[in-house]
Amino acid sequence: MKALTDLFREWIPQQRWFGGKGREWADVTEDGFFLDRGNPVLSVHRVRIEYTDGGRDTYLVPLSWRDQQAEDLESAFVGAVASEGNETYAYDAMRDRESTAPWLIHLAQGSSIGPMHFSPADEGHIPEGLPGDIVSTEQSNTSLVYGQEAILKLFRRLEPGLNPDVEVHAALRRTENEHIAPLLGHVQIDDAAGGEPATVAMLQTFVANASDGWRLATASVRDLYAEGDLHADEVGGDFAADSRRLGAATASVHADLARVLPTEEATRDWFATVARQMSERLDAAIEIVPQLAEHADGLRALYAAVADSDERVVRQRVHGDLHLGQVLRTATGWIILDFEGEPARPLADRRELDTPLRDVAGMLRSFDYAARHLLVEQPEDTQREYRAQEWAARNRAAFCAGYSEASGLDPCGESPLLRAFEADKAVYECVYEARNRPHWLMIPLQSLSRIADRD
Ligand SMILES: Nc1ncnc2c1ncn2[C@@H]1O[C@H](COP(=O)(O)OP(=O)(O)O)[C@@H](O)[C@H]1O
Ligand SMILES: O=P(O)(O)O[C@H]1O[C@H](CO)[C@@H](O[C@H]2O[C@H](CO)[C@@H](O)[C@H](O)[C@H]2O)[C@H](O)[C@H]1O
Repeated sequence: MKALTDLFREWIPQQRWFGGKGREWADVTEDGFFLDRGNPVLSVHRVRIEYTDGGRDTYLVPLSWRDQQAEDLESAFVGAVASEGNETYAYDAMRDRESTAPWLIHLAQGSSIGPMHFSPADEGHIPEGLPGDIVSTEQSNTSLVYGQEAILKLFRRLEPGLNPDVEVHAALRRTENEHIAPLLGHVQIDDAAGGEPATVAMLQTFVANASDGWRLATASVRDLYAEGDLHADEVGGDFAADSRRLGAATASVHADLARVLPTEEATRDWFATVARQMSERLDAAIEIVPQLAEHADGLRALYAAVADSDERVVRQRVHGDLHLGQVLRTATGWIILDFEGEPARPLADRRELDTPLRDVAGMLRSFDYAARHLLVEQPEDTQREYRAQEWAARNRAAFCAGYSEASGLDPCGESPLLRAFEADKAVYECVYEARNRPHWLMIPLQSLSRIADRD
């Protein structure tokens, strides 16, 4: 019979949320505690992995336990373990509906169980008693939707400190901002990563009957491609009015973030540091995506212009990874989700003050992506390439116009900082695509030809 750590060695590397794929494990230890002793029993494990490359990670794994194998949970089966002379069967508790209620019950009660502390928000209804259904688009985290009322996001990899998603949502809760999904509570665990507490989960109001921006924007692009004779402003699926409202929603969230969280005028040193960081990120990215080398000179010149810039910029908390997949459109307007920042960056970096231009650049990149993703199948189609540029230009301009109307600031002028942020995001995307969707790598690479090699 296997020990629990042996099961984790086999099971964890196959999970979508495991970020250490391809790295060899030198050692693994775990400690667990019971979150619920009902039937099934629910336990939570901090799994500490040491890699042969010297790195280490701690992951959170909730398990549900049954005396007999459950046929309907086959895909959630983790393995069998000996317990007091019998076999017990461990399942991925996030996929075992009967084990999902305790999270909300403990949040509603504000419980502390072992090292885990549940904190309800001051306002809002926690629908305790309902079971949760796993969200199928699971990526680096695992989310459960409770009856279309609330969504619990479990942060799998534990990092010391308060997760920015919780921090930012808690701060925005103090405003009347209508473009976020209200925070209902969060969960922390002691001694998780490097001895410090870490955020384990966040509960938010579920935005029902909404469509995500990526799906809506790409439907609009498909309409344009299907109608050879009509231009972007003439087709039924024109997206520009939505882009404009999205710009206004982004400006409104930025304004409220600046109101309730610290701000600071950017110093000359900050410009120099940002330029250096972008150059370092480029150097590291070239190691992974050698095709980036041909744009290196153009990009370094752009980053040098940032280092010398005398723009006046106020730094504040921002979203950090804004793209069309992070926004939902309801019957009444846009909701912005997921203030975690770029998942690949350390948590401390993601909490630093930045400029709203970082988010504007992220969304401008996303319009480019939406316009160009169909070209991946037909890279030589020059007519479509032209239409893609037209769609991207129209929606980028509409987003910027909506942002300026709402804020009185034009975020999309001739700022080298904005262009550099777009380039930096495209460099990040090259690495992301090389690792996750290599056939999409051409999208950010082609954009870089335009951004880096322009004048
Ligand atoms: N408050 C919410 N209401 C409705 N859907 C949501 C909400 N929060 C997240 N989602 C959906 O859940 C999925 C994952 O959410 P996200 O926070 O982006 O997680 P990840 O960090 O894993 O990408 C997305 O498809 C998103 O549309
Ligand atoms: O949503 P996540 O926080 O997981 O963000 C990561 O994955 C995104 C892909 O889903 C990635 O975004 C890139 O692809 C999008 C289309 O799928 C596009 O709209 C974005 O502009 C592009 O950056 C994101 O960068 C990554 O952090």
